[in-house]
Amino acid sequence: MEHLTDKKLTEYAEKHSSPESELLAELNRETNLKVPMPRMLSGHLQGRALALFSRLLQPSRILEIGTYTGYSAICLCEGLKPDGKLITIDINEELEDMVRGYFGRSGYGTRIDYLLGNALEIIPGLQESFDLVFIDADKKSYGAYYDLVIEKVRPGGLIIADNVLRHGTVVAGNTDKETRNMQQFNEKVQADSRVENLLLPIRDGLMIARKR
Ligand SMILES: C[S@@+](CC[C@H](N)C(=O)[O-])C[C@H]1O[C@@H](n2cnc3c(N)ncnc32)[C@H](O)[C@@H]1O
Repeated sequence: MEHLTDKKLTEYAEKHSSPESELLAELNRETNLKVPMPRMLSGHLQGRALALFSRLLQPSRILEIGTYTGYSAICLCEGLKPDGKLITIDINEELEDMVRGYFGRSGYGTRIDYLLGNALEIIPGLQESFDLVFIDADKKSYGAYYDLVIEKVRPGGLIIADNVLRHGTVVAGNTDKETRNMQQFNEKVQADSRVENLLLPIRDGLMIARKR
């Protein structure tokens, strides 16, 4: 199963949601044409959801773990306060030129800190408090990312984690390590009294945790 939502329903939902900007549509196309594993890109519907969360929250500081080609970063920037900043981290240096090009053209270039390296090593050194964190890198480290960021999120701030339904394997009886890891992540958030949370079954599943 590629995505949880039926293809026709997704198309209908996209048709009845605000369109992607021309730049995001171009980035989506270029990623699909030229970059390995394009299904990692958030895409139209999830991108609009991330942009809406960000606009509602009006964050000053956003942390994104897993830049890939920069699609979700640009969506999240839509809600940034005028003097706000987004830090995005990725371990893959091969996409740097493409990503920096799109960040520059998005108009948010000067407000994005694009850090290349292992997020597990970079995050402990970030001396910031965040209003919004988007976890979307290697799935095995979700629990570790959550532990690294939870104390850096201000009360009322959001942690959003992508792919928490793993194409439905979390309920299909799969016993592979990846599925077990994600189940443990979801159980960890569910048991954490520091947050109120919603598992939203959009695309591959977004876990949304609001710090109390
Ligand atoms: C699913 S993609 C991100 C998609 C992007 N957020 C979007 O929605 O368009 C995951 C990214 O995480 C990066 N990644 C994997 N392990 C990482 C690590 N330890 N530290 C930083 N980035 C990592 C990968 O290189 C990949 O680009």
